[in-house]
Amino acid sequence: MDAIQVDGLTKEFDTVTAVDDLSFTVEQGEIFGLLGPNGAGKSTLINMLVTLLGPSEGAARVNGHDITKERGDVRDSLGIVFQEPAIDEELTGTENLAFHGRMYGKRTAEREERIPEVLELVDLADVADNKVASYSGGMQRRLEIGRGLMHEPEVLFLDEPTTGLDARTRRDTWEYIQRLNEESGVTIIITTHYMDEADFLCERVAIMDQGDIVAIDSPEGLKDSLGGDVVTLGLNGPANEFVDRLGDRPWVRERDRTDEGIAITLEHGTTRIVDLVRLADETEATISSVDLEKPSLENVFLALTGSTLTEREADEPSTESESREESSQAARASR
Ligand SMILES: Nc1ncnc2c1ncn2[C@@H]1O[C@H](COP(=O)(O)OP(=O)(O)OP(=O)(O)O)[C@@H](O)[C@H]1O
Repeated sequence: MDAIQVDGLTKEFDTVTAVDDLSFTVEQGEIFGLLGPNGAGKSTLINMLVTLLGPSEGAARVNGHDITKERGDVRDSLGIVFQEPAIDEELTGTENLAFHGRMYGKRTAEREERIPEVLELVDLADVADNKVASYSGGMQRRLEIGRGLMHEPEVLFLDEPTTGLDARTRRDTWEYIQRLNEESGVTIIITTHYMDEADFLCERVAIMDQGDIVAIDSPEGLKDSLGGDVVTLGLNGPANEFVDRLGDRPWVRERDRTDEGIAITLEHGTTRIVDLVRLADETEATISSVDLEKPSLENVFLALTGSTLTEREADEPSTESESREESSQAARASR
């Protein structure tokens, strides 16, 4: 049985189709990523799967339970870690987990058995009796994850798990999430707008844009689908002729104008740089910088949607913050 089965799931708000007829599955034990800019529809999709929002159309099952007809079973079988902190800094790690265990109706004996297991899982056994206020950002995030694991869910949803953490702690958190997945076998669904996070952590990634899944595959598969390296040229001054004539070159697969110049997808990038410089010379374009990279998920996003993820986020209207506030309220109400 798949951990998640989504079939034609749709959510319409007044004027926006936030999630548009999505169908996909997530296998048990997988780390699965939903990658997309703010406003792509990730939170709306997750909120439907965890039964905080009802779909407008379509159906989905989580651990075999229908999200509209068996909401209680769905909720019992999943854990959720939201972006907003849900732990109390004035309590110790143990006390926080005990509080959450009580909320989930666990009896004292069950709690006493489960808390040390969870603390071990999230690597906080040594500091179990210290106040959370004394924990580092990474430790607090691990305790949040532990909280989501208290009732032994089969699926764990992590919403933007490393937002606000420094680079080192983010990396440690990724490694920790992978270890948790290997050791406990829990299926993990992550939402993220960080390309590097999806690339490092996820076995499969669904790239979301404007309510749609535009591609779904392993990070390697997504990058391979571009079939080439990317040379990014900084261009000073007019370069229309350069860009036009690039289109005639058989080895150029894609050209995408960026704010500073152009990103060119091509085979064997290293050997083509000389050709590019020569063409710039002929067309009197001025190259100010040259960068060669193997495809990243950012390039995949650009090729699929015509803009970078950062540009998409800049375009997102301000209703986003309202929707986040609404989702947070729903989340708080459900705790
Ligand atoms: N309650 C709501 N009412 C009206 N529109 C909404 C509501 N919630 C979300 N939307 C809209 O639906 C679209 C998808 O929003 P959603 O929050 O699901 O995106 P997201 O990818 O999760 O972004 P983020 O990463 O910031 O949470 C956006 O255009 C948003 O403005």
